[in-house]
Amino acid sequence: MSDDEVDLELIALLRQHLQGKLTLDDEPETGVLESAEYVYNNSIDVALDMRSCKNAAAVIYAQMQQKDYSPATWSSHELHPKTKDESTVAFIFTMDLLNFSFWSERPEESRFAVEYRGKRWTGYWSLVAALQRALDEGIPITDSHFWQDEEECTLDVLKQVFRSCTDEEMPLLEERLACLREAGTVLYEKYECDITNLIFDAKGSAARLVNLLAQDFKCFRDEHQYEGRKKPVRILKRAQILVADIWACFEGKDYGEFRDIDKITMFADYRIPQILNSMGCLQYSPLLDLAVREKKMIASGDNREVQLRACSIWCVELIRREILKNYPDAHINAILIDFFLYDTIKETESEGKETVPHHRTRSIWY
Ligand SMILES: Nc1nc2c(c(CN[C@H]3C=C[C@H](O)[C@@H]3O)cn2[C@@H]2O[C@H](COP(=O)(O)O)[C@@H](O)[C@H]2O)c(=O)[nH]1
Repeated sequence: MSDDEVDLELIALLRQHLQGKLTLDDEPETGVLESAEYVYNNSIDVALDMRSCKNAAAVIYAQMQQKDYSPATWSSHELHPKTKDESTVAFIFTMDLLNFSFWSERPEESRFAVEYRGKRWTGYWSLVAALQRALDEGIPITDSHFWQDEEECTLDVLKQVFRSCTDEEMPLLEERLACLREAGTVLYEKYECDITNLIFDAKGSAARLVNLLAQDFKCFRDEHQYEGRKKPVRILKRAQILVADIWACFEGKDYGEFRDIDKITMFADYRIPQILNSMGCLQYSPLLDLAVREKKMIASGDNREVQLRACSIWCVELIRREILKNYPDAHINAILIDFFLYDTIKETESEGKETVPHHRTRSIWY
Protein backbone atom coordinates (compact mmCIF):
# COMPACT_ATOMS: atom_id res chain seq x y z
CA MET A 1 0.00 0.00 0.00
CA SER A 2 1.26 3.51 -0.76
CA ASP A 3 1.72 6.00 2.09
CA ASP A 4 -1.41 7.84 0.96
CA GLU A 5 -3.41 4.60 1.00
CA VAL A 6 -2.11 3.81 4.53
CA ASP A 7 -3.13 7.31 5.68
CA LEU A 8 -6.63 6.87 4.20
CA GLU A 9 -6.93 3.44 5.86
CA LEU A 10 -5.92 4.89 9.24
CA ILE A 11 -8.36 7.80 8.87
CA ALA A 12 -11.17 5.36 8.08
CA LEU A 13 -10.30 3.20 11.11
CA LEU A 14 -10.12 6.28 13.37
CA ARG A 15 -13.51 7.48 12.10
CA GLN A 16 -15.06 4.06 12.83
CA HIS A 17 -13.52 4.06 16.30
CA LEU A 18 -14.81 7.57 17.06
CA GLN A 19 -18.26 6.51 15.86
CA GLY A 20 -18.11 3.59 18.33
CA LYS A 21 -18.27 1.12 15.45
CA LEU A 22 -14.83 -0.27 16.07
CA THR A 23 -13.88 -1.99 19.30
CA LEU A 24 -10.10 -2.05 19.22
CA ASP A 25 -8.76 -4.95 21.25
CA ASP A 26 -7.89 -2.53 24.04
CA GLU A 27 -11.57 -1.47 24.26
CA PRO A 28 -12.97 -4.58 25.97
CA GLU A 29 -16.57 -4.87 27.24
CA THR A 30 -17.60 -6.68 30.44
CA GLY A 31 -20.89 -7.98 29.01
CA VAL A 32 -22.73 -6.97 32.21
CA LEU A 33 -24.98 -4.32 30.65
CA GLU A 34 -25.80 -6.62 27.72
CA SER A 35 -26.70 -9.35 30.21
CA ALA A 36 -28.83 -6.97 32.27
CA GLU A 37 -30.81 -5.78 29.22
CA TYR A 38 -31.31 -9.38 28.07
CA VAL A 39 -32.72 -10.49 31.43
CA TYR A 40 -34.86 -7.33 31.67
CA ASN A 41 -36.39 -8.16 28.27
CA ASN A 42 -36.96 -11.75 29.37
CA SER A 43 -38.32 -11.22 32.88
CA ILE A 44 -41.77 -12.10 34.20
CA ASP A 45 -41.23 -11.70 37.95
CA VAL A 46 -39.56 -8.28 37.85
CA ALA A 47 -40.44 -5.18 35.85
CA LEU A 48 -39.44 -1.52 35.78
CA ASP A 49 -41.91 1.29 36.19
CA MET A 50 -40.78 4.03 33.80
CA ARG A 51 -42.67 6.87 35.50
CA SER A 52 -41.02 6.02 38.83
CA CYS A 53 -37.61 5.75 37.15
CA LYS A 54 -38.00 9.22 35.63
CA ASN A 55 -39.08 10.64 38.99
CA ALA A 56 -36.23 8.83 40.75
CA ALA A 57 -33.72 10.28 38.30
CA ALA A 58 -34.81 13.81 39.17
CA VAL A 59 -34.75 13.17 42.93
CA ILE A 60 -31.42 11.32 42.85
CA TYR A 61 -29.73 13.99 40.72
CA ALA A 62 -30.98 16.82 42.95
CA GLN A 63 -29.83 15.09 46.13
CA MET A 64 -26.45 14.10 44.66
CA GLN A 65 -25.91 17.74 43.70
CA GLN A 66 -27.00 18.89 47.13
CA LYS A 67 -24.61 16.44 48.84
CA ASP A 68 -21.88 17.18 46.29
CA TYR A 69 -21.43 13.46 45.50
CA SER A 70 -18.09 12.80 43.84
CA PRO A 71 -15.35 10.14 43.94
CA ALA A 72 -13.92 12.04 46.93
CA THR A 73 -17.01 11.03 48.95
CA TRP A 74 -15.51 7.55 49.20
CA SER A 75 -12.54 8.68 51.29
CA SER A 76 -14.74 10.85 53.50
CA HIS A 77 -16.12 7.73 55.20
CA GLU A 78 -14.48 7.40 58.64
CA LEU A 79 -13.32 3.80 58.17
CA HIS A 80 -12.08 3.92 54.58
CA PRO A 81 -8.28 4.13 54.23
CA LYS A 82 -6.93 7.62 53.58
CA THR A 83 -3.39 7.03 52.25
CA LYS A 84 -3.16 6.79 48.46
CA ASP A 85 -0.58 4.04 48.10
CA GLU A 86 -0.05 0.30 47.50
CA SER A 87 -1.14 -0.60 51.05
CA THR A 88 -4.52 0.97 50.31
CA VAL A 89 -4.79 -0.96 47.05
CA ALA A 90 -4.14 -4.15 49.05
CA PHE A 91 -6.74 -3.07 51.63
CA ILE A 92 -9.41 -2.44 48.97
CA PHE A 93 -8.64 -5.74 47.22
CA THR A 94 -8.96 -7.65 50.53
CA MET A 95 -12.13 -5.75 51.40
CA ASP A 96 -13.86 -6.46 48.08
CA LEU A 97 -12.69 -10.08 48.11
CA LEU A 98 -14.80 -10.46 51.27
CA ASN A 99 -17.47 -7.85 50.58
CA PHE A 100 -20.55 -10.07 50.74
CA SER A 101 -23.50 -11.31 52.76
CA PHE A 102 -23.57 -9.47 56.07
CA TRP A 103 -27.32 -9.53 56.55
CA SER A 104 -28.74 -11.08 59.71
CA GLU A 105 -32.19 -12.22 60.86
CA ARG A 106 -31.31 -11.20 64.41
CA PRO A 107 -32.68 -7.99 65.96
CA GLU A 108 -30.32 -4.98 65.85
CA GLU A 109 -29.01 -5.47 69.41
CA SER A 110 -27.93 -9.11 68.92
CA ARG A 111 -26.88 -9.23 65.24
CA PHE A 112 -23.25 -9.75 64.24
CA ALA A 113 -21.33 -6.53 65.01
CA VAL A 114 -17.71 -5.40 65.32
CA GLU A 115 -16.56 -3.01 68.01
CA TYR A 116 -13.88 -0.61 66.75
CA ARG A 117 -12.78 2.94 67.63
CA GLY A 118 -15.48 3.03 70.34
CA LYS A 119 -18.32 2.30 67.91
CA ARG A 120 -20.40 -0.75 66.97
CA TRP A 121 -20.28 -1.47 63.24
CA THR A 122 -22.66 -3.77 61.35
CA GLY A 123 -23.11 -4.84 57.72
CA TYR A 124 -20.47 -3.75 55.22
CA TRP A 125 -18.94 -1.45 57.82
CA SER A 126 -18.33 -4.40 60.15
CA LEU A 127 -16.05 -5.82 57.44
CA VAL A 128 -14.10 -2.59 57.05
CA ALA A 129 -13.85 -2.16 60.84
CA ALA A 130 -12.64 -5.75 61.34
CA LEU A 131 -9.91 -5.34 58.70
CA GLN A 132 -8.74 -2.06 60.24
CA ARG A 133 -8.78 -3.62 63.72
CA ALA A 134 -6.77 -6.64 62.52
CA LEU A 135 -4.09 -4.36 61.05
CA ASP A 136 -4.00 -2.37 64.31
CA GLU A 137 -3.49 -5.69 66.12
CA GLY A 138 -0.58 -6.65 63.86
CA ILE A 139 -2.43 -9.31 61.84
CA PRO A 140 -1.28 -8.97 58.16
CA ILE A 141 -4.84 -9.58 56.89
CA THR A 142 -4.24 -7.67 53.63
CA ASP A 143 -1.05 -9.61 52.75
CA SER A 144 -1.55 -12.33 50.12
CA HIS A 145 1.44 -14.30 51.51
CA PHE A 146 -0.45 -14.55 54.80
CA TRP A 147 -3.58 -15.83 53.02
CA GLN A 148 -1.59 -18.74 51.60
CA ASP A 149 0.05 -19.70 54.89
CA GLU A 150 -2.13 -22.51 56.25
CA GLU A 151 -0.32 -22.50 59.60
CA GLU A 152 -0.72 -18.75 60.16
CA CYS A 153 -3.98 -17.93 58.37
CA THR A 154 -6.35 -20.46 59.97
CA LEU A 155 -10.10 -20.44 60.42
CA ASP A 156 -9.56 -19.66 64.10
CA VAL A 157 -7.43 -16.62 63.20
CA LEU A 158 -10.18 -15.48 60.84
CA LYS A 159 -12.74 -15.93 63.62
CA GLN A 160 -10.52 -13.71 65.75
CA VAL A 161 -10.23 -11.10 62.99
CA PHE A 162 -14.01 -11.03 62.54
CA ARG A 163 -14.93 -11.52 66.20
CA SER A 164 -18.29 -10.09 67.09
CA CYS A 165 -19.34 -8.13 70.16
CA THR A 166 -22.52 -10.26 70.15
CA ASP A 167 -22.90 -14.04 70.09
CA GLU A 168 -23.62 -14.09 66.34
CA GLU A 169 -20.63 -14.95 64.13
CA MET A 170 -19.97 -13.29 60.78
CA PRO A 171 -21.78 -15.35 58.11
CA LEU A 172 -19.89 -17.60 55.64
CA LEU A 173 -16.52 -17.50 57.45
CA GLU A 174 -15.33 -20.73 55.80
CA GLU A 175 -16.22 -19.33 52.39
CA ARG A 176 -14.34 -16.12 53.18
CA LEU A 177 -11.24 -18.14 54.09
CA ALA A 178 -11.56 -20.05 50.81
CA CYS A 179 -11.70 -16.73 48.91
CA LEU A 180 -8.50 -15.55 50.61
CA ARG A 181 -6.73 -18.86 49.90
CA GLU A 182 -7.74 -18.85 46.22
CA ALA A 183 -6.79 -15.21 45.74
CA GLY A 184 -3.43 -15.78 47.44
CA THR A 185 -2.69 -18.68 45.10
CA VAL A 186 -3.70 -16.79 41.94
CA LEU A 187 -1.73 -13.70 42.93
CA TYR A 188 1.30 -15.93 43.59
CA GLU A 189 0.95 -17.82 40.29
CA LYS A 190 0.08 -14.93 37.98
CA TYR A 191 0.86 -11.55 39.57
CA GLU A 192 4.02 -12.02 41.70
CA CYS A 193 1.86 -11.63 44.83
CA ASP A 194 1.30 -7.97 43.95
CA ILE A 195 -2.20 -6.66 43.19
CA THR A 196 -0.74 -3.59 41.47
CA ASN A 197 0.53 -5.97 38.74
CA LEU A 198 -3.09 -6.92 38.11
CA ILE A 199 -4.00 -3.24 37.71
CA PHE A 200 -0.98 -2.74 35.43
CA ASP A 201 -2.14 -5.65 33.21
CA ALA A 202 -5.51 -3.89 32.74
CA LYS A 203 -3.67 -1.19 30.75
CA GLY A 204 -5.90 1.62 32.05
CA SER A 205 -9.15 -0.15 31.17
CA ALA A 206 -11.74 -0.69 33.92
CA ALA A 207 -13.54 -3.25 31.74
CA ARG A 208 -10.34 -5.21 31.19
CA LEU A 209 -9.62 -5.22 34.94
CA VAL A 210 -13.14 -6.56 35.63
CA ASN A 211 -12.62 -9.23 32.97
CA LEU A 212 -9.20 -10.21 34.38
CA LEU A 213 -10.71 -10.60 37.85
CA ALA A 214 -13.55 -12.77 36.51
CA GLN A 215 -11.17 -14.80 34.33
CA ASP A 216 -8.42 -15.45 36.90
CA PHE A 217 -10.36 -15.60 40.20
CA LYS A 218 -13.29 -18.03 40.50
CA CYS A 219 -14.50 -16.15 43.58
CA PHE A 220 -15.04 -13.01 41.46
CA ARG A 221 -16.80 -14.89 38.63
CA ASP A 222 -20.34 -13.77 39.50
CA GLU A 223 -22.18 -15.15 36.45
CA HIS A 224 -25.25 -17.34 36.28
CA GLN A 225 -27.30 -19.47 33.91
CA TYR A 226 -30.59 -17.80 32.97
CA GLU A 227 -33.33 -19.94 31.40
CA GLY A 228 -32.28 -21.23 27.98
CA ARG A 229 -29.65 -18.57 27.31
CA LYS A 230 -26.41 -20.17 26.10
CA LYS A 231 -24.03 -17.51 27.47
CA PRO A 232 -24.12 -17.07 31.26
CA VAL A 233 -25.59 -13.80 32.55
CA ARG A 234 -22.70 -11.70 33.84
CA ILE A 235 -23.34 -9.65 37.01
CA LEU A 236 -19.74 -9.42 38.34
CA LYS A 237 -20.74 -7.33 41.35
CA ARG A 238 -17.59 -7.66 43.50
CA ALA A 239 -15.22 -7.39 40.52
CA GLN A 240 -16.95 -4.16 39.50
CA ILE A 241 -17.16 -2.66 42.99
CA LEU A 242 -13.46 -3.42 43.46
CA VAL A 243 -12.60 -1.37 40.36
CA ALA A 244 -15.03 1.35 41.47
CA ASP A 245 -13.58 1.52 44.99
CA ILE A 246 -10.05 1.88 43.59
CA TRP A 247 -11.24 4.56 41.12
CA ALA A 248 -13.10 6.47 43.86
CA CYS A 249 -10.37 6.14 46.48
CA PHE A 250 -7.67 7.44 44.10
CA GLU A 251 -10.13 9.94 42.59
CA GLY A 252 -9.48 8.78 39.05
CA LYS A 253 -5.70 9.21 39.33
CA ASP A 254 -2.67 6.90 39.77
CA TYR A 255 -3.96 3.36 40.42
CA GLY A 256 -7.51 4.71 39.97
CA GLU A 257 -7.03 6.06 36.45
CA PHE A 258 -9.35 4.23 33.99
CA ARG A 259 -10.28 5.75 30.59
CA ASP A 260 -13.48 3.68 30.43
CA ILE A 261 -14.67 3.90 34.05
CA ASP A 262 -18.18 4.76 32.85
CA LYS A 263 -18.53 1.19 31.55
CA ILE A 264 -18.85 0.02 35.16
CA THR A 265 -22.48 -0.65 36.10
CA MET A 266 -24.36 -0.53 39.40
CA PHE A 267 -23.32 -3.30 41.80
CA ALA A 268 -26.13 -5.86 42.15
CA ASP A 269 -26.17 -6.46 45.90
CA TYR A 270 -29.17 -6.74 48.25
CA ARG A 271 -29.43 -3.06 49.17
CA ILE A 272 -29.89 -1.27 45.83
CA PRO A 273 -32.78 -3.51 44.69
CA GLN A 274 -34.38 -2.73 48.06
CA ILE A 275 -34.25 1.04 47.62
CA LEU A 276 -35.30 0.82 43.93
CA ASN A 277 -38.28 -1.32 45.01
CA SER A 278 -39.16 1.16 47.76
CA MET A 279 -39.06 4.00 45.17
CA GLY A 280 -41.45 2.09 42.89
CA CYS A 281 -38.82 1.73 40.14
CA LEU A 282 -38.45 -2.05 40.56
CA GLN A 283 -41.77 -3.94 40.60
CA TYR A 284 -42.11 -7.55 41.68
CA SER A 285 -44.77 -10.12 40.72
CA PRO A 286 -47.22 -10.80 43.58
CA LEU A 287 -45.48 -14.09 44.47
CA LEU A 288 -42.00 -12.58 44.48
CA ASP A 289 -43.26 -9.53 46.36
CA LEU A 290 -44.72 -11.83 49.03
CA ALA A 291 -41.48 -13.86 49.28
CA VAL A 292 -39.42 -10.67 49.77
CA ARG A 293 -41.84 -9.14 52.28
CA GLU A 294 -41.97 -12.39 54.24
CA LYS A 295 -38.14 -12.54 54.16
CA LYS A 296 -38.17 -15.98 52.54
CA MET A 297 -34.78 -17.33 51.43
CA ILE A 298 -34.26 -17.14 47.66
CA ALA A 299 -31.49 -19.45 46.43
CA SER A 300 -28.44 -18.02 44.70
CA GLY A 301 -28.92 -18.45 40.95
CA ASP A 302 -32.70 -18.82 41.30
CA ASN A 303 -34.41 -17.41 38.21
CA ARG A 304 -36.16 -14.73 40.30
CA GLU A 305 -32.90 -13.70 42.02
CA VAL A 306 -31.15 -13.30 38.66
CA GLN A 307 -34.08 -11.18 37.42
CA LEU A 308 -34.00 -9.05 40.56
CA ARG A 309 -30.25 -8.38 40.29
CA ALA A 310 -30.11 -7.89 36.51
CA CYS A 311 -33.19 -5.65 36.38
CA SER A 312 -31.66 -3.50 39.14
CA ILE A 313 -28.60 -2.99 36.96
CA TRP A 314 -30.81 -2.06 33.99
CA CYS A 315 -32.89 0.24 36.18
CA VAL A 316 -29.86 2.25 37.32
CA GLU A 317 -28.69 2.40 33.69
CA LEU A 318 -32.05 3.96 32.69
CA ILE A 319 -31.82 6.40 35.61
CA ARG A 320 -28.26 7.29 34.53
CA ARG A 321 -29.40 7.92 30.94
CA GLU A 322 -32.37 10.03 32.14
CA ILE A 323 -30.09 12.21 34.27
CA LEU A 324 -27.57 12.73 31.44
CA LYS A 325 -30.39 13.46 28.97
CA ASN A 326 -31.54 16.34 31.19
CA TYR A 327 -28.10 17.39 32.46
CA PRO A 328 -25.57 16.49 29.70
CA ASP A 329 -22.67 18.06 31.62
CA ALA A 330 -23.35 16.21 34.89
CA HIS A 331 -20.33 14.36 36.29
CA ILE A 332 -22.47 11.32 37.02
CA ASN A 333 -21.98 7.63 36.28
CA ALA A 334 -23.55 4.40 37.50
CA ILE A 335 -20.91 4.12 40.23
CA LEU A 336 -21.75 7.43 41.88
CA ILE A 337 -25.51 6.81 41.53
CA ASP A 338 -24.98 3.41 43.14
CA PHE A 339 -22.80 4.76 45.98
CA PHE A 340 -25.45 7.44 46.63
CA LEU A 341 -28.28 4.87 46.69
CA TYR A 342 -26.37 2.57 49.03
CA ASP A 343 -25.55 5.39 51.47
CA THR A 344 -29.18 6.58 51.27
CA ILE A 345 -30.69 3.18 52.11
CA LYS A 346 -28.23 2.85 54.99
CA GLU A 347 -29.37 6.21 56.38
CA THR A 348 -32.97 5.04 56.00
CA GLU A 349 -32.12 1.81 57.82
CA SER A 350 -30.35 3.63 60.68
CA GLU A 351 -33.42 5.85 61.11
CA GLY A 352 -35.61 2.74 61.24
CA LYS A 353 -37.54 3.96 58.20
CA GLU A 354 -37.13 1.00 55.81
CA THR A 355 -40.50 0.46 54.06
CA VAL A 356 -39.69 -2.84 52.32
CA PRO A 357 -37.19 -5.57 53.31
CA HIS A 358 -34.22 -6.48 51.13
CA HIS A 359 -34.35 -9.94 49.54
CA ARG A 360 -32.67 -12.83 51.34
CA THR A 361 -30.03 -14.72 49.35
CA ARG A 362 -26.95 -16.08 51.09
CA SER A 363 -23.96 -16.27 48.71
CA ILE A 364 -20.39 -15.14 48.20
CA TRP A 365 -21.43 -13.00 45.22
CA TYR A 366 -22.85 -10.05 47.16
N1 LIG B 1 -24.38 -1.65 45.39
C1 LIG B 1 -23.60 -1.42 46.46
N2 LIG B 1 -23.43 -2.39 47.36
C2 LIG B 1 -22.63 -2.11 48.41
C3 LIG B 1 -21.99 -0.89 48.60
C4 LIG B 1 -21.26 -1.00 49.80
C5 LIG B 1 -20.44 0.06 50.49
N3 LIG B 1 -19.77 0.91 49.57
C6 LIG B 1 -19.22 2.12 50.15
C7 LIG B 1 -18.27 2.75 49.23
C8 LIG B 1 -18.80 3.83 48.68
C9 LIG B 1 -20.18 4.03 49.09
O1 LIG B 1 -20.42 5.39 49.36
C10 LIG B 1 -20.30 3.18 50.34
O2 LIG B 1 -19.99 3.99 51.45
C11 LIG B 1 -21.47 -2.28 50.29
N4 LIG B 1 -22.30 -2.90 49.43
C12 LIG B 1 -22.91 -4.23 49.49
O3 LIG B 1 -24.10 -4.10 50.25
C13 LIG B 1 -24.26 -5.25 51.08
C14 LIG B 1 -24.00 -4.79 52.49
O4 LIG B 1 -25.17 -4.14 52.94
P1 LIG B 1 -25.30 -3.94 54.53
O5 LIG B 1 -25.23 -5.34 55.14
O6 LIG B 1 -26.62 -3.25 54.72
O7 LIG B 1 -24.10 -3.08 54.94
C15 LIG B 1 -23.20 -6.24 50.64
O8 LIG B 1 -23.68 -6.97 49.54
C16 LIG B 1 -22.10 -5.30 50.18
O9 LIG B 1 -21.23 -5.91 49.25
C17 LIG B 1 -22.17 0.13 47.63
O10 LIG B 1 -21.64 1.25 47.70
N5 LIG B 1 -22.99 -0.19 46.58
